[in-house]
Amino acid sequence: MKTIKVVAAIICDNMKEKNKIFATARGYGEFKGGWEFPGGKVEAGETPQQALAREIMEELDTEIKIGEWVDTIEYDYPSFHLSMDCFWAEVTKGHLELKEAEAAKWLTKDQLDSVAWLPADISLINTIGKYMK
Ligand SMILES: Nc1nc2c([nH]c(=O)n2[C@H]2C[C@H](O)[C@@H](COP(=O)(O)OP(=O)(O)OP(=O)(O)O)O2)c(=O)[nH]1
Repeated sequence: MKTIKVVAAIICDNMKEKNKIFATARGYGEFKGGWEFPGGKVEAGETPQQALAREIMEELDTEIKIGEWVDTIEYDYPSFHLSMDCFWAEVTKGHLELKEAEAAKWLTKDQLDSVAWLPADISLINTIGKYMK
C-alpha cells in the first residue's frame, strides 16, 4: 500500500500549559467535515518542521514556533497508509485565518471528544489529553 507522509501541528494557546488546542474541520475532499490538526503532506527535500511551517502559512496565514514531537500516527486507510508526525506549536505571528478549513475551534481538555475526529486522529487525542491541563 502507498504510504503518505504527513505533518500536523497541535497548536496550543501556550506550549508550557496547554490549556487549549486548535482543531480545524476539513473544507474539501474525501474527508470533508472531519476534524483534524492543520498540516499536510511533506514534499521532497523538506524536513517535517519545514513542511509544517509551510502548510500552516498556506492554510492559516500564520507563523508558528514548532516545539517538541508529540507522536507519530501510523494508520491504514482503505486506499493508503498514513504516517503522520505531530508536533506541539504556538502562534508567533498571524491570526489563524481559515484559508482551506470550513470551521475551527479551540478545545479544552474536557472538550476533546466533542468533535468528530478523522479516524487516524482518535488515538492521538488520547495522547494529547494526557499532556493538557
Ligand atoms: N493535516 C492533517 N491530515 C490528516 C489528519 N488526520 C488524517 O487522517 N489526515 C489525512 C487526511 C489526508 O488524507 C492527509 C493529509 O493530506 P492533505 O490533503 O491535508 O495534504 P496537503 O495539504 O498536502 O493537500 P493536497 O494539496 O494534497 O490537497 O492526511 C490530521 O490530523 N491533519
